[in-house]
Amino acid sequence: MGSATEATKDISENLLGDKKVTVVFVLGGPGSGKGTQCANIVEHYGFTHLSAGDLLRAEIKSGSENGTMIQNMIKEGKIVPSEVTIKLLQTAILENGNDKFLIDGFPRNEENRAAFERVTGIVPEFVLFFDCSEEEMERRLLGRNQGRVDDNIETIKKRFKVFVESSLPVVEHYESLGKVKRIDAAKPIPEVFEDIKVIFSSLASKVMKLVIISS
Ligand SMILES: Nc1ncnc2c1ncn2[C@@H]1O[C@H](COP(=O)(O)OP(=O)(O)OP(=O)(O)O)[C@@H](O)[C@H]1O
Ligand SMILES: Nc1ccn([C@H]2C[C@H](O)[C@@H](COP(=O)(O)O)O2)c(=O)n1
Ligand SMILES: [Mg+2]
Repeated sequence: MGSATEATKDISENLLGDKKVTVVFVLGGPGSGKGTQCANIVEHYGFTHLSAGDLLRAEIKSGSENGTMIQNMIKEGKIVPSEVTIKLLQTAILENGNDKFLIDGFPRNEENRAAFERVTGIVPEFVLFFDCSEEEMERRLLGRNQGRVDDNIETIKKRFKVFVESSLPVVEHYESLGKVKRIDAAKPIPEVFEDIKVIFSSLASKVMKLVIISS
């Protein structure tokens, strides 16, 4: 891989073409339930779920030249350089026929946020933020049992630290823009989804009104 500047230039040359998309960023600590609830939102509201973590894990499996670097960073709970993750997100958006995306686990830090905005021009509709205590998230991660290399107590502690130091400031940034919809993610799964439904049903009726007005 070349320098960050070269890689960013490469992305910006492709951008998203003419594709117009609606994006919701889904943020929250490790184990707060983002992936679980994204599956529910996909089923009920027709969004496509793009998990940055899943895309990075697929990149490792594909045998890509960045695979070893990504694997090492995930094991250490560190955040992979933005140009790598943005390229994966950009390709996933362009290859998909849908125009509504839940981007889960991204932006994870200020570098992710600024680079994504710069190279794609996408401003999120809103940020769905999963609020949950570390104690509860730790319990969930240790019980997840999906064979993830980062679901061990040592890496979990590092991921919590990165979340507080690097990811929460991104949430605060969007909060200052009035774009954060905060969910109490400590509740049981069906109750969390009931709260999410209120938000997405209101988005769906807002879109319907716009369609009626413009037609
Ligand atoms: N509200 C909930 N109550 C109890 N368990 C939950 C809840 N939501 C999710 N879980 C469970 O917690 C674990 C972590 O959930 P999930 O994978 O959705 O979290 P995540 O936010 O995507 O985590 P990561 O950032 O590590 O990918 C899973 O085993 C899931 O079944
Ligand atoms: N924007 C991102 C998203 C994820 N990663 C890496 C680092 C995370 O600990 C790991 C797992 O992500 P998750 O599945 O928990 O969302 O993937 C990253 O570097 N940058
Ligand atoms: Mg997840």
